[in-house]
Amino acid sequence: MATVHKINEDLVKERQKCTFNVQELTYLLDGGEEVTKERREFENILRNVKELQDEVPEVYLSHKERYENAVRKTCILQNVRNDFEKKREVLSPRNIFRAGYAVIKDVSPFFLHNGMFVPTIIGQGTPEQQAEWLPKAKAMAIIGTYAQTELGHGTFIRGLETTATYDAKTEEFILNSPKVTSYKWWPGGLGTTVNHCITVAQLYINGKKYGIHPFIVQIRDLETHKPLPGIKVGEIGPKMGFATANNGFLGFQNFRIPRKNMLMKNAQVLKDGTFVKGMNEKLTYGTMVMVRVNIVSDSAFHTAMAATIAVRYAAVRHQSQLKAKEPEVQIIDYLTQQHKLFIAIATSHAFSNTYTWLYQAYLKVVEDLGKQKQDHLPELHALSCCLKATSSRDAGVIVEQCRLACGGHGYMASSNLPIIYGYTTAAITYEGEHTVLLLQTARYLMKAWMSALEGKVLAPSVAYLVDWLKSDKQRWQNTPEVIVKGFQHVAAGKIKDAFDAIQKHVKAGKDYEDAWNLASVQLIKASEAHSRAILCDGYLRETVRTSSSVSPSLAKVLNHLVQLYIVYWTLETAGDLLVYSNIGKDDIAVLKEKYEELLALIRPNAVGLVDAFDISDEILQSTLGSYDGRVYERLMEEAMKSPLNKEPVNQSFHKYLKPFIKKAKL
Ligand SMILES: CCCCC/C=C\C/C=C\C/C=C\C/C=C\C/C=C/C(=O)SCCNC(=O)CCNC(=O)[C@H](O)C(C)(C)COP(=O)(O)OP(=O)(O)OC[C@H]1O[C@@H](n2cnc3c(N)ncnc32)[C@H](O)[C@@H]1OP(=O)(O)O
Ligand SMILES: Cc1cc2nc3c(=O)[nH]c(=O)nc-3n(C[C@H](O)[C@H](O)[C@H](O)COP(=O)(O)OP(=O)(O)OC[C@H]3O[C@@H](n4cnc5c(N)ncnc54)[C@H](O)[C@@H]3O)c2cc1C
Repeated sequence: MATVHKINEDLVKERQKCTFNVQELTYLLDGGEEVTKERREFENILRNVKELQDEVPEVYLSHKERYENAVRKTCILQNVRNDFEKKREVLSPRNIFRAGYAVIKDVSPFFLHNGMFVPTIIGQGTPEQQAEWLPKAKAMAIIGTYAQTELGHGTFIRGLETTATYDAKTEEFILNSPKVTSYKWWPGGLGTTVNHCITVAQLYINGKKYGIHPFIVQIRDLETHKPLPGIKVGEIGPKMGFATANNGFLGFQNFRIPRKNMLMKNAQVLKDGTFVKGMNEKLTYGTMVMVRVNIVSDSAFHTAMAATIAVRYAAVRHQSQLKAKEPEVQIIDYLTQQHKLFIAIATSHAFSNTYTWLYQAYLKVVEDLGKQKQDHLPELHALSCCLKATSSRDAGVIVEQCRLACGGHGYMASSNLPIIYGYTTAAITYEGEHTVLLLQTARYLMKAWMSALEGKVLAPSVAYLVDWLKSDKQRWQNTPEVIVKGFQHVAAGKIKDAFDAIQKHVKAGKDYEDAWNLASVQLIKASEAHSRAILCDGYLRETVRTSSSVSPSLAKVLNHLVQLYIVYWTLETAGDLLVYSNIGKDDIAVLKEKYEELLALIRPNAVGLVDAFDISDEILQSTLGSYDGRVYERLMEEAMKSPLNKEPVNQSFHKYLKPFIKKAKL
């Protein structure tokens, strides 16, 4: 039986101070009591699977052992999940995603199967293609990934070099990787795990190029797992993080696949080689839109993990004296520490709230597309790009800030902050590089600005541009609603400036494309300001909406958090607000005080707030962040697991050190 340890006294006291019902907030964050119960039940089952307990911490395994262990455990996880789903409902994607952390610690080599392979079959396949591949993929009789990026191109996907040439005689596509730069590079699980992949390739029919399209390709034998003839596949090697994601490379040499393997929900190639254009060629990019939306939720979760670790640690850790002769204080009582940590909690809430409405917007567009309507697609694309970019970037900054807030111990692998950071920072690049996605949104914003000038009706997320043109700046008040308007004014002002800068360069004789490049620093700033306005506006609206359906004590805390988020960003971007809104220097002084008041109001609830994220110790995997707060004991226990502590004298002493010292003495 597992030993039950006493909970750290500081944490006990912190929990007693909490002014709201932690469970109520957990239900709210999960999306309902039922979802929480389902999640806890599943996590509890996993907790009791003996084979999932690591004898040696993963960090001490070799690259190969670590991968093999991850495959072993993912297979067990999948079996446990199948058994669970046979008896009960299908687990929600968010719950299975969270539980995965309890098992794999890092990124699963099967991640892209559920994250992108299955969704691409659903999003890009015809009903017949779905009928053929979905049952097998869902049952994991076939395992796949999403192979788009190549050595030479990740961002500019129209420039991909893998070719799929149609042969009408045999009704097949012939896949080729003509150059080293055309090799697929990065797809998760591709290295040595998957047997199928979605390959994005340039379509050629009778020598004519028809752009990039997705093809479903079997790359390994289902029995032997050997690469099929014509396939060159392998793993790309160690990275900054993603240690067990098994990212791979892939090349084709005259590799034939049947015509039916081109996913043809959008464009089609008929038997005789006739190309039938789809409603919109950008629908081929649909999986990326979905994953970008999901990354907002991932960012919320990673921020919540880091906040949980750092806040609990800050409550347990005592260091230095505030006043002479008094005991050393809990570091959470330093205002600078609260400044580092409470924004982490609020940011996670901001992203969760944003994900809730963004996901609904995504579902609406998918539904519309089913009816051949695509009016809202450009707005969704613009929103998903800037919100993915901003949420992943903010999450990266916050996770690092939480690590720094844990001092030296935050640098220990056993704090788990390095792995969380490795994951979070990767998300800034994958699924559309940060700057590139901000520029996609900027493209939309420039068009929106033009429409606003022409007096047209704008989509809801940019409607503030019309208000700004009509009313100019309203009287400033230090209320969340007016501050959000202030953020919209900053965004509108920056959008106008970027637009004017482009026009100025064009008037000076530059091509539009060169003018765009010359204005691109201003364009990304406009896009960032738009993201912040959207995040603050959405977070405030959602908080107001939910506040009426929760207990008054919880509503109060939620209100403190949203205010903290808004005031934090006001102070961070005070310069912009002074330029573009009616805020005055005196208002900034008032808001500085307000910010300090909010830190004080949140302080007694800090531990309760992170407890409400309900991230189990198995998922957190952190010596610093466990529920019981046994920080020092756990650090020591983990250190004792180092293989270097298994023998009193390491062999290197006899082999190298002893002769070296002897020589040095002479
Ligand atoms: C809560 C649930 C949790 C569940 C958990 C489950 C899963 C976990 C979730 C996520 C984790 C998943 C994976 C984890 C780990 C790693 C996976 C990583 C995978 C990858 O990285 S896959 C590869 C991703 N690659 C990219 O993102 C490439 C980026 N590049 C592009 O997207 C494009 O090339 C470009 C930059 C947009 C440019 O394209 P281009 O064709 O040149 O277009 P433009 O000329 O710039 O624009 C033309 C026109 O088209 C519009 N446009 C562009 N893209 C889209 C789109 N996607 N949809 C709609 N419209 C689009 C653009 O706006 C232009 O419009 P105009 O009107 O202005 O002409
Ligand atoms: C951990 C991880 C997992 C991944 N998993 C997958 C996967 O499963 N499947 C898959 O297909 N891919 C995957 N990728 C690849 C990923 O999608 C690409 O790396 C990403 O889209 C960026 O493309 P790139 O590497 O070509 O960067 P580049 O485009 O070469 O970027 C380099 C620099 O150039 C700048 N730049 C490029 N174009 C422009 C422009 N138009 N304007 C201004 N600046 C520009 C960028 O801002 C950046 O600073 C993964 C990547 C990582 C890191």
